[in-house]
Parts: sequence; C-alpha cells; structure tokens
Amino acid sequence: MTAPFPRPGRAEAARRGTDPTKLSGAVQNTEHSAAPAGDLPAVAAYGLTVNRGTRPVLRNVSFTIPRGRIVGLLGPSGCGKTTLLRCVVGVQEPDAGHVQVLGHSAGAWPLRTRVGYVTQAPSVYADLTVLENLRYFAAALGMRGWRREDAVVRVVKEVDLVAYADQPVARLSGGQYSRVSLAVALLNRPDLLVMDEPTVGLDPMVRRELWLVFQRLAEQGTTLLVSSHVMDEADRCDRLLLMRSGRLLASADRDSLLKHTGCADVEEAFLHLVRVAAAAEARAARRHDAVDGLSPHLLDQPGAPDAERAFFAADTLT
Ligand SMILES: Nc1ncnc2c1ncn2[C@@H]1O[C@H](COP(=O)(O)OP(=O)(O)OP(=O)(O)O)[C@@H](O)[C@H]1O
Repeated sequence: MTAPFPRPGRAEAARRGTDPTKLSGAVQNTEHSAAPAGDLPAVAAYGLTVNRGTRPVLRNVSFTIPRGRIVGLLGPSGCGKTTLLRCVVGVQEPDAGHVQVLGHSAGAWPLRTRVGYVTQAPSVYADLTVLENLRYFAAALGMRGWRREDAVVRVVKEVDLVAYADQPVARLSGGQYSRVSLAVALLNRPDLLVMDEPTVGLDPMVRRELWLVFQRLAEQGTTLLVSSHVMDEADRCDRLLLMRSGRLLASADRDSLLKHTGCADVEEAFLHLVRVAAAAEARAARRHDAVDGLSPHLLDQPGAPDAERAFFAADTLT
C-alpha cells in the first residue's frame, strides 16, 4: 500500500526543478527566493486541471494546506481524490495549473525525502516480515548501517507494531498491514504525509487507532493530507477539502463549513454544497441551452427530494 516517494530521473528532476516564472500568485518557489519556508503553506494548488482523454477528471482546483494540520480530502468514489493526491506528490502532471509543495514544485528533487506517500494499492511485500520490509525500503531510500536501523526501530514504535516486528506481513490483520505501509512512508520523517484512503475497509475500532497515530504525527509537526470517502472521518480533521466530479466544493475547517452551510454535520453540508453547485450548473446550462449529463427540469427545485435522489444516483456517499 505504500511507496517511498518516487525518485525522478535527472532529466525529470531538472524539468521539474522549480521555475519561479511558472507562478504569478503570492506563493513563490523558495529555491531561488528569500521567503522563509515556515511562512509558506505545506501545499498550494492553483487551477489544477487533469483530463483523461477528453474527459476532465480535475477541473480548475485551487486550495492551500497550512503546515502541521490534518487535512481531509473527502468525496465520493471516482470524484478525483487519487488524481489530486498524485498531483501533490508529483507523479501526475496536470494539464493546467501548478502545485507548490513545501516551497518547491510538486515532484521536485528536494521533496524526495520530505514527502511520504501511502498509496491505495498495497506495495509492501507480504512474504517479508515487518522489519525486513522496513529495512528493504530504508535501503532503497539510501539509508545504511546504524542510520537505517535507527529509522526502522523508530517507525515500528511510531505505528505501534513492536509486538509484530518479526511477523510476515501476510499474517497481519488489515489494520496492522496498513500500519506497515504507514511505517514505510515515515522512514524519512516526512514533513508532508499524503495518504490515499488509508482506513478503507478497516473496522471502526482499527480506524480509530490509526487516526490516533495520525494525530500523534500532526502533534509532532507533520502535515497530513488524507483522502477518504467516509464522511465521519471529517470530524478527525483540522481542515476539509470537499470534492465532487473533479471540482472542489469547499476548502474550510469543519466549524466554518457547518456555519456557512447551516448544516449539523459534514455529510449534510456536503449534500447542501452539491445541491448549490448543481443548481448553479443547471442555471448556467439553461443559459447555454444545454446541460452536460443532467436533466435541468429535475434541478429546478434543488431542495426537492426527487431532484436530489436523481442527482446522487450516479455517485453516492457511503
Ligand atoms: N488511468 C486512468 N485512465 C483513465 N481514467 C482514469 C484513470 N485513472 C483514473 N481515471 C478516472 O478518473 C476519475 C477519477 O479517478 P480517481 O482515482 O482520481 O478517483 P477517486 O476519487 O480517488 O476514486 P476512489 O475513491 O474510488 O479511489 C475516475 O472517473 C476514474 O475512472
């Protein structure tokens, strides 16, 4: 489930190297600038657009993530969460827009040791023990000797897997398996940890334990960007990015979101924002006499239960 931060080739690194001319906004690349790194957000995305063939998967997405916070990226399956995370770690080149991570362009060489990425698909070796996996990935990251052993011991403790250190990963539970992935991503003590649905398929008890680990990491200063399609995980985040159909519906802390929408919980707020967005889309579509994939008459009354049900038939939240 985990991949150490990918190493771009030299040409790729040079190509991705920060280019101050790429950004005209307030956040500039610090490789050549005097701005202190601490003043910059952990992540700043501007107008991100990604197309798959002719289909837009991310549509003009912009947001910032402050340092040392837990940020939840929430939205239904297929809305573009993984694509967005891949842009942040620099393995997905956007068709338009730009992502700045810890003062560098996403994927820039200096971020190799500063960003941890826990992918959705498992990528630790099931036939190796926890320690063997960690030693392998630490060596792949260039760690040798006592430095490698120190890092391995530290991360095993950080994810509470000391009792299972010599167990083959295949014999671990789902939650323990996820922790091995997380441990790999922590080997470099990343400043930014990007996790793609790390709690998917886990029971509530195990999810709770994992979130305690995330909170501990945030308290130590790590910025966490965590995707989920489980809305109740929003309560554990400092800040939320709500997505639907490749668009960012909101970027706010939970309390502001609830206050702004007048809703009692994040799921309700999400549905409210979708209705508002749908109504705006329908109005725009009526103006252009064409609606992309929606029936405008259903959206005349955005609050009406039938219209809502019809709108959510395509991708509902779990
Ligand atoms: N390699 C690809 N080729 C074509 N389409 C793709 C590819 N990868 C993703 N997509 C499409 O892009 C859209 C967004 O996918 P993405 O994986 O980013 O969504 P997601 O919100 O992470 O979904 P999930 O929660 O199910 O993982 C989906 O409609 C998906 O089918």
